[in-house]
Amino acid sequence: MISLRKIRREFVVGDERVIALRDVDLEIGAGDYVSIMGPSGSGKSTLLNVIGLLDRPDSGTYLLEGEPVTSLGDSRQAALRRHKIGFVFQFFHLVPRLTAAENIELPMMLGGLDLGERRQRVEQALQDFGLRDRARHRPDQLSGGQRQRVAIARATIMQPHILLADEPTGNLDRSSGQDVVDILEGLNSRGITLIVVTHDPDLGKRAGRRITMVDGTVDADTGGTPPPQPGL
Ligand SMILES: Nc1ncnc2c1ncn2[C@@H]1O[C@H](COP(=O)(O)OP(=O)(O)OP(=O)(O)O)[C@@H](O)[C@H]1O
Repeated sequence: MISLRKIRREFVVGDERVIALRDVDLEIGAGDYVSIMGPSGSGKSTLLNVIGLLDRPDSGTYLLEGEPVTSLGDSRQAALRRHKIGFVFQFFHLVPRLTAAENIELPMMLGGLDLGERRQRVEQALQDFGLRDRARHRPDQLSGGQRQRVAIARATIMQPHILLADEPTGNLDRSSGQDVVDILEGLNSRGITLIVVTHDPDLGKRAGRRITMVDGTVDADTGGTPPPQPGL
């Protein structure tokens, strides 16, 4: 479902050039649970951003559910992202002036869903994520764990096939972090493809497939289904 071929991403700051991704090849299957670990600066977030269509590679090919996406225009990429991909961040990225319910509703407004459908899905999500008594709270009136649950509800309200999480527990205490991991793994067990970038080895090793990035390349890749060998 996710197929990356020779994905390269460079950043130039002043006269310094950083190669964040060095011709990365990667296949991730539907429903997989993948963790991405590795030292700071090894390219983990850049890889997640490319997969999530938040960033464009400088070269290489990305097929998302068979469709080549790198050459698509911004508005087509945004539409694909809205429908197929959910993104959860370390610092939640909620809209501060909107309530929990309004944050969850936002992608459906952008996606043009009608009011009845939006209300029904928001109610269900508040129920599913244990937020019914926090619907009218703004993010600054919520705990970190509650904020991340709102963020996960928002990321999944359009029923995407893929959920990308960049350090989802990085800003949470142990118990709230565990709640968030349970929610993410519950979503994966119901079919969503889950890709988690983390510095936490305990979280990283929970994934069926564990990828380690070093210096812009995939250094280790264990636990996944091996790709088919040509000629076999
Ligand atoms: N927008 C940017 N402009 C310039 N350089 C960038 C940019 N984004 C990332 N980089 C550089 O690309 C490299 C990879 O960054 P990336 O954020 O992907 O690493 P990471 O493995 O996620 O690191 P961390 O674990 O610290 O979050 C780093 O050297 C970083 O400084």
